[in-house]
Amino acid sequence: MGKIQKKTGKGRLDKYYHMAKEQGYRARSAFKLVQLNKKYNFLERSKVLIDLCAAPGGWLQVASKMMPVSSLIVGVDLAPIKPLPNVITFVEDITTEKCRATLRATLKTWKADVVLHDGAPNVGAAWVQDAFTQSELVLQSLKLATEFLNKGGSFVTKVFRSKDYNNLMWVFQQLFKKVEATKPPSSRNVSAEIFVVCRDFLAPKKIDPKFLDPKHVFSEVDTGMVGQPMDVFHPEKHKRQREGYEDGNYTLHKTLDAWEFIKDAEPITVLGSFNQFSFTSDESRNVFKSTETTNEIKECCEDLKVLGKKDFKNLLKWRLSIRLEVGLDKKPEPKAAVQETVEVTALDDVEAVEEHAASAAADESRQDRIRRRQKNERVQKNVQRMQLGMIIPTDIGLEQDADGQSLFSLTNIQKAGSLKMVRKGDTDVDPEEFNAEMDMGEDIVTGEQDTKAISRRKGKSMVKEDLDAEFINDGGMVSDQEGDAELMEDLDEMYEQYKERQLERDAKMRAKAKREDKGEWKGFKKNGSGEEDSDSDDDTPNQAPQNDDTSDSDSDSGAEDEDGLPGAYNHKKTIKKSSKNPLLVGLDDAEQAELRQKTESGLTKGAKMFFDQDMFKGLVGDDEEDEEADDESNDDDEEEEEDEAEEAEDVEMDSDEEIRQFRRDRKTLKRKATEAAEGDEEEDDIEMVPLGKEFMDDEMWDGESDEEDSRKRKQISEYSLITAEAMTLAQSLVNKKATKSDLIDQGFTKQAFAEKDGLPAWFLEDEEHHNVPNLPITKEAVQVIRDRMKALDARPIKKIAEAKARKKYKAAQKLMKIQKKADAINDTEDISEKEKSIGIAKLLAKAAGAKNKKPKKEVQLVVAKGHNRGAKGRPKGVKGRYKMVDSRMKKEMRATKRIAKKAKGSNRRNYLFVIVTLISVDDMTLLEDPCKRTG
Ligand SMILES: C[S@@+](CC[C@H](N)C(=O)[O-])C[C@H]1O[C@@H](n2cnc3c(N)ncnc32)[C@H](O)[C@@H]1O
Repeated sequence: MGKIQKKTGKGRLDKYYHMAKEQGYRARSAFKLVQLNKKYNFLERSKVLIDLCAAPGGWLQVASKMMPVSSLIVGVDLAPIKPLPNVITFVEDITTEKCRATLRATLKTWKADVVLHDGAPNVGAAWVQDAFTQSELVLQSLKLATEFLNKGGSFVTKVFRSKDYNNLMWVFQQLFKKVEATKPPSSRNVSAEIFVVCRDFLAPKKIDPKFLDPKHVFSEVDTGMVGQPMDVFHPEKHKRQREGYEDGNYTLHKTLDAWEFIKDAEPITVLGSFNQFSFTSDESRNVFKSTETTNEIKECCEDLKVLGKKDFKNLLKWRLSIRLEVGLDKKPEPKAAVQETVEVTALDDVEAVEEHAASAAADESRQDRIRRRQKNERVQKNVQRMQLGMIIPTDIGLEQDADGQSLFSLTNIQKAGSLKMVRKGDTDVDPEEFNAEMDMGEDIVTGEQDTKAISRRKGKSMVKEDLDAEFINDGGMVSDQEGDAELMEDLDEMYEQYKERQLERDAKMRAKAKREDKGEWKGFKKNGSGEEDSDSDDDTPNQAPQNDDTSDSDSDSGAEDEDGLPGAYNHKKTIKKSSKNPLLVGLDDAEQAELRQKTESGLTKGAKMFFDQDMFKGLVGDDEEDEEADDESNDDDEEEEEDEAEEAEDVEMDSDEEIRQFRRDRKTLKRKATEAAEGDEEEDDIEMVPLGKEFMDDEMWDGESDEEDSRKRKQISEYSLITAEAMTLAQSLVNKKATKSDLIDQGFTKQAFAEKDGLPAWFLEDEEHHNVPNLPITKEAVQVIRDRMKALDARPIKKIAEAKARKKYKAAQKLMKIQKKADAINDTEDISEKEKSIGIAKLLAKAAGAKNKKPKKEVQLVVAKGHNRGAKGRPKGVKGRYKMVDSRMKKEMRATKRIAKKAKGSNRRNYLFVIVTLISVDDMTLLEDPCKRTG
């Protein structure tokens, strides 16, 4: 144990291991003593301490830290202990008389206040010492303690929960007033060790030797060859000796003559109890020569403790064949059919058979588990991919199922003769036929369903198919997992989320959703009642209308057809295809007629519905758009949007009332603007004459390109109007001082009709800058722009805001650091509460000190120029600390900084610089001294 062991096992490198490293303890076990002392306080009051089994010295370190200065601390161990300040150590076996003598010589007349014992017999290192079991070692240490302890002293020892435990406790109680068993938190739960703290040594004048005689103390204990035989059929399950060192288990390397094993009626017990089979007896030597005793068997016999299940089976087989060979067993009647079972039954060992059967069953169930886990992992993976938007539920079905068979096997379709159609991209497949072929009839939705419902159902069905594919057992469509339903629900939910995301992204989908929500378009009605066809799931197939012109189709998503137009408006294209397809139902005459009805705007009802979609809302420029802008519902929407925008803008507004007032004003303004526009239209009684070709000249009219126009619009929406001219224009419109036609008129300026052909580029450029119409501006408009700029100026600039945030962040980081340090101090086990509080107070003081640092006194820089040039003493009008500076100084400072920066650069450069300097110095010397040159 004295050796440094490699800590490899799981959890070995625990908190205490790291703490020990941090605090410089040689072993994590140091914390056990720290914690024991915390509970019983035996170290602080002690002057002499003996640590039995002290290597590597963790406990000694703790003792020397906790005990008063100049205490006598002695450590003994089989392994040498690296020297420690103020600690005497020696290498000795604590069970020997020599150890006793050395201790006596070291302590002289002194007696110990505390005797510690944390010993554990070495396994594998020194067989002689290992003859002592843990309990015996404890008794030995107690023996030493009784000899060296002061009256009233303490004895702290480690014991293991074993049969001897009670006996040991009884002995302790005879010798000490207080005996308590405890398990410090740092002692691993998996370890069976307990620490017994015996206080107030009674120091009897004479102790009955029986008290300290292992034979006597542990007399009730069966000291025979203990040790549970190993489970040979599950050698890997052999319980590790976490409890420490079970009595007798670690010391005995047991060898048995192979013949004994062959003879024994309980071969499995023998296999688990011995380390080696030897071939020393005459019988076993014969066995050794037998052909059955292969080299492999011989090797197995060398070390039984390292064998696996297979090896044990081989050994049992070998034993059987030898028994048959030598006539210990009779050959069993050959059972024709079952070869495998012969082996097991012939073992003649019920336990073996059971074990074998159990292991086979376990194997099978393990395989089963693995298969199930793999399937679950696949589902999990798909779910994750779906969450990441890498796939959509409908994609999942395209993946292969567990058995490597695609759910949508093209072979299946080909067999059914539909592959050709699919290849052609022809969707004109008879759904019923198709359903029958694919055996997925229930998942296909027929009729003109609510598109949302269609896609949801489709998604669901696909997900279900996919799940089934994952959990399927060779063709069965029923999942055997309990969590299927739950998983299915999750997937449904995810699909809904996916759809919502799609809606957010896709304007077309949004338009569709809006249509559905408004109830304006819910698919074509069969009976004109406005209700969707709820019979779509009916068994009776939907009848396709005879009239091609009146039939329509809806793609399965229902959102749009191949051209990207909603199915309703592109029906002509698909009429022919859909006419054959009973899945797709067209319009009847009444519906067609209804759609063709003209609305007030002059568009047919169908067209209006189409242009009512959100995606057309952004389009501007025609009068219809203006009219639509008057539409009340739209107005409401816009108002809402505006309100939101205002809310964002209104951060500076103080009270609700102000906000409300502001909104009212805005609405009034808006209304006025609308009225003004309407008024314009009323006034615009001008008959619009189509323009001649010459007026259609782009160059003539394109004040601004579309791009430029949209850029300006964006700018205005983002930053509002930023020029006084624009503001004047806007104000005059709002205040009804100008009309739309005025503005148009104003556009006809001399610049607008200026001939540009043949003019040089420089001239045109110049003109563009200077020959521009002088637009009028008003005082009010300028004031508004000015105020806006002022407000903008008053806002903190980004850099300052960032710097402030950085400062805040740094302060928070610092605080966290201090908190961590304080926590670490708090967690430290081996310092008193007082020390902890002092430590934490120091930390806080340090932090506060940094915060309360006095700011440096400002030094005023006075430039030595003008009347200050060459002035002696304090320059006039300067108060407080000052420093005279001049341009020379500035230059020199810069030069110094530059040099320092250069010096910081690469060493190589410095090195070269030095060499160059040296060379030049040498040259100079040579120049100065011509004699040297000749030399
Ligand atoms: C768990 S370690 C002790 C660790 C020690 N308390 C520390 O904190 O560093 C157990 C020690 O018992 C020692 N040991 C076992 N049998 C012994 C014996 N008969 N005499 C002396 N030391 C023994 C081993 O050499 C080993 O170093």
